[in-house]
Amino acid sequence: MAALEEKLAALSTHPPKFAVRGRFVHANARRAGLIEFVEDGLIVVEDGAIIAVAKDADQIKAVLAEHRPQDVVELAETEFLAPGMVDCHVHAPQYAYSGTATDKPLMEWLQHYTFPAEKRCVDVDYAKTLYSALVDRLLMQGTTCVALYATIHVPATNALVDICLEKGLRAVVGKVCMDRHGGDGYEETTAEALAGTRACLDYIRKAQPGASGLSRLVQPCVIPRFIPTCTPELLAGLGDIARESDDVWVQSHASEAPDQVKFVDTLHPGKRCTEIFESHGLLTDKCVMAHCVYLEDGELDTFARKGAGVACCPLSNAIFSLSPGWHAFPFHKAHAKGVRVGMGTDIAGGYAASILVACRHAAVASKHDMGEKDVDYKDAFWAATLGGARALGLDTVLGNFEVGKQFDAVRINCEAGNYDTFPSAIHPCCPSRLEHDFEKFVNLGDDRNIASVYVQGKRRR
Ligand SMILES: Nc1nc2[nH]cnc2c(=O)[nH]1
Ligand SMILES: [Zn+2]
Repeated sequence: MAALEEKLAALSTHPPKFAVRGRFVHANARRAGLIEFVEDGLIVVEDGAIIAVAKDADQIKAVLAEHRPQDVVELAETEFLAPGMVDCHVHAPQYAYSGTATDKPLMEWLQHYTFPAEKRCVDVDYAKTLYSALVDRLLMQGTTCVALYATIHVPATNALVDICLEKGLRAVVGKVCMDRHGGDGYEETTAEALAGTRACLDYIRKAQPGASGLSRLVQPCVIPRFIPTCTPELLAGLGDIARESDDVWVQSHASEAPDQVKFVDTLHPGKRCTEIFESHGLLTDKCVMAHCVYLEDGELDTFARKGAGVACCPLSNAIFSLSPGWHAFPFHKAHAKGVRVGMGTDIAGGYAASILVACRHAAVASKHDMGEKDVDYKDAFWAATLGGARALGLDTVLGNFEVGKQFDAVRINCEAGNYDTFPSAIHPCCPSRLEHDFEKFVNLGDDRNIASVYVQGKRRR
């Protein structure tokens, strides 16, 4: 721990009040998909929060005179700043096999690969090694906030919390609950699931003394894995826990794949995921449901009415859902109905740890779905930042560069990546060099382009 603190102290060379000057790009809150491009901007940060934003030379002069930051970081002409990215759906234990196991439909995949892999986290040392690598990888990719599933094991879930806190990754974390259809002995009793959930919630609260509510870096969460692995008693018990306190998030999966939708119908004839979650008090404004590809229109309306979020995971959907009747997540329809939509990698159903890859897959999937209007790189990046913050109910804290929000940001170097830039070759679609650089980064960028990563105003990479 001491060594880690020294390492982070060495990274965080800024005084408590500093500013970053240069180009920046972020989501505009006025409407989904609207991106603001600032050619010469200044963001002043004090104790981790944004206290002033200037968007042209005159404003910069005035803001510098008023706020007098102790340090001003000047970005190079080939760099820009963007908000940290939000990954709304990751299974931490599945990182071990991400990039493999892409050959089975969902329900078989869970039994064959997932449950045996998750079972290994009974060994907390194994889990620590794995989770530590995952958290490093996510930060390296520019992900600054993530909704994480652990496993059914309390000690390994608590270890994941510790690792997020130590490394400074903002997260919503919970113990996975499943009291039936686990397979390979990977399940628990209803009583164990409920007691274990309460133990993890308490652990998360106590691990952050002095922080409460939205000021916590790690938020506590209840996780009924999905309808097929949860008895009605477990769903009701988790709904009671979510209702007891307003600091509890909910994560689960809904209407993901044809085989899963069919299985839900055999367990709850005539009922759909949304109705089942809602009737057990689990569809709240602090809830994010992964996938939701096969939701009917009325279910999307219910999501909007309840303020529930969706984690759109297009890579995983392509792997599990491709079958007759396939369609992409109805991205624009969901937005038009007022549903909060963020992006998710769904490691390891989706094999890439980068939310930029999820953005690209959302765009491609929409082009393959004749019934869906195209999702472009701006729509996807909006969802990967402010959209994700909204889906997680954290948009008063993060998602774009507004005064009062936390400084969660990535510094992008346009010339360090796996592609070339040509200063004289502005693409005909892009009115400015900054838009050109931004589009290239979203479509071609990777961790090589991410020069530094800030969470709560501190450098984490
Ligand atoms: N993609 C995916 N879907 C699920 N549904 C229930 N569990 C899972 C999981 O681990 N991954
Ligand atoms: Zn999942």
